[in-house]
Amino acid sequence: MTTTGNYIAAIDQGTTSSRCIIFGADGRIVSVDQQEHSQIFPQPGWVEHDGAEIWTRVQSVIHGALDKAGLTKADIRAIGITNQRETTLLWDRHTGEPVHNALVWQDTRTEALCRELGRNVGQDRFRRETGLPLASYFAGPKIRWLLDNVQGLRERAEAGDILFGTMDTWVIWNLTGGPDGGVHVTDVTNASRTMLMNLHTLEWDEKIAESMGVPLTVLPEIRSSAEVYGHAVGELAGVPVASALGDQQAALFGQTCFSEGEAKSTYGTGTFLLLNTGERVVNSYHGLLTTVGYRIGKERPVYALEGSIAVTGSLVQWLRDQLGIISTAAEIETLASTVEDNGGAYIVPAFSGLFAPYWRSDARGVIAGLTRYVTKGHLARAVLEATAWQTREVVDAMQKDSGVELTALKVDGGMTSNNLLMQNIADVLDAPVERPYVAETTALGAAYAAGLAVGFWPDVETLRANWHRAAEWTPRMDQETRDREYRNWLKAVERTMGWVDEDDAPAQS
Ligand SMILES: Nc1ncnc2c1ncn2[C@@H]1O[C@H](COP(=O)(O)OP(=O)(O)O)[C@@H](O)[C@H]1O
Ligand SMILES: O=P(O)(O)OC[C@H](O)CO
Repeated sequence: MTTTGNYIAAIDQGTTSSRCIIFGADGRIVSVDQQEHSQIFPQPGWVEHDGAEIWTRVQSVIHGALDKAGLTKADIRAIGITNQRETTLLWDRHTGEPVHNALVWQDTRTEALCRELGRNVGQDRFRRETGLPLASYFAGPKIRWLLDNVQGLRERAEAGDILFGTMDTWVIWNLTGGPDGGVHVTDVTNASRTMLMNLHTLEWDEKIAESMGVPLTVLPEIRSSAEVYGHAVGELAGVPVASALGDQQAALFGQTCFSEGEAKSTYGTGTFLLLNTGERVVNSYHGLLTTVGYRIGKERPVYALEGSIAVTGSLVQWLRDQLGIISTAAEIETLASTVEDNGGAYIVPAFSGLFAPYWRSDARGVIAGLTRYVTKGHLARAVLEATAWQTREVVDAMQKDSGVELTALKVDGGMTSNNLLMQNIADVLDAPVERPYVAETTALGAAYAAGLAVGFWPDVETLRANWHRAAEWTPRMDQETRDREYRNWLKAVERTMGWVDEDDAPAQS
C-alpha cells in the first residue's frame, strides 16, 4: 500500500518523554506533541519504565500531533521511529503484556553480572565482536537479568512465547498490530547496543548470545534503518512504518553528518558525541564505543565512534530537584552568571559510575576543591563545566582513536539553550560550536530516514540543503587557563575512582 501525504511523522520515544513531531518536505516542524512517563526507582541505582504506559503515551502523542496540525492519516506519507537506546523490555507475544518493567539504560543492577561475564568469558571477546565494553549500560546483560530473576521466564522464552525489544521494537510491534500480526524487528543501530550483534556481519552472534545466556528465540529480526517494516494499524492505519534509529544515531542523521569525519553532540539527560567513520569499523583504544551510525536500505552500513556521557542534563536536574538550589533548569544560567568562575570547585557526576572514556562502575560522584569561599553560584558554574570537561575528554579520545581533528562541533538537545554552557564548551575544546535552526534533530533524523525509504526525499544531498546554522559560539579562553583548569578537572576525576568495593551492599552501588 502507498500513501501520498505531504508530511512525515516521527515518533521519538525518549528517556523522559515521548514525542510525535510532524515535518514538512523542507524539514521544518509542523506540529509537536509530547508526554512524560513515570521514572521508577525501586532501589538505588535501579531505573525502570512501564512499557504499557509508554505505548499509551506514544498513541496519545500521535493523536495530539495530528490534531494540532489539523491532519489525518491521509496526509502522512511515512512514520519514522527513534528511541532511547538499550532500555530493555520483554513481553508475552500472545497477550502483548510486558513481563516486567523495562530496565532503563541508566540502570546499574547488572554490574555484578558484567564482572562475572568479564571473568568467565573475557572483556576482549565482547569488545572485539560487538564494539562495546562490558558494562551494565547495554541490553544483553539486562535481558539475562530478567530471564534469571522473573520466575518461569526462561522456560517461557525458550518455548518461544516471549519477545525482547528495545523501545523501537516495542513501538513498531504495537504500531503494526501487536499480538495480531505486529512485526518483530529492530534496526542495526539499536541492535548494535545490545552486545549481542556482531558488528562486522550485522547479525546476532550466536556464540555471544550463548555466553550471555540469551536464547535466540526472543530476539527480533535485524533490518536496516530506512526501509518499510510494515504498515500501521489504529489512527495511522495503512501508513508505512519506514525507519528506526537509536536516538543518538538519529541525531547524527538529522544533523546531516553524512560524511566521514563529521560529528555531533547531543546535550540531554546524558550527552552523546558521535563521529561518522564511514565504512570503517574503528576499534577504540581510548574508551569509546564502536557502533553502527545508520544503514539506508541495502546500502553499505555507516559506522560511528561514540563517546557516551551518562550524566549532564540530569546533573542540572539534581541541582534543581535534590538540592533545590534552582527552581527551573534554565535558572542555572542566571545563577552561574553571578560569578566570574568556579571559585576552585569541580563536580564530577559519577552517579552511575563513569561512562566514556573510563567505563568505571566503581566510581561515584565528588565535589572537589571546596573552601568556605565557594557559593551557590560557583557550584552552578561547576555543574555546567562538568558537561564541558566531559565533552573535552571524549573529544580527546576521539582524536586519538580516529586521527580526526575536530574543526567544529554541531550540537543539539535541551542543554543547548544555555549560552554560558555552549560558550564554555567552545572554550574548553578550542573549537567553534554550532547549533542548527531545527533543534529537534533526533526526530528529524528519523523523519529523514523514513522519507528516504518511501521516496519522499530523493537522496541525502537534498537533506543537507535543509541544515541551517542558527547560532555559533567561538573560543575565547586563553591556552594557559584552559590547560590549568583541565588539569584540575582530571585531578577531580581521579578522586571518584574505586569508591564502590566489589562486596559493597547493592544499596550502595
Ligand atoms: N537552560 C538549560 N541549562 C542547562 N540544562 C538544561 C537547560 N534546559 C534544559 N536542560 C537540561 O536538558 C535536559 C533535557 O533535554 P532533552 O534534550 O529534552 O533531554 P532528553 O531527550 O534526554 O530527555 C534536562 O536534563 C535538563 O536539566
Ligand atoms: O532519551 P535520551 O535522549 O536520554 O537518550 C538516551 C540514550 O539513547 C541512551 O543511550
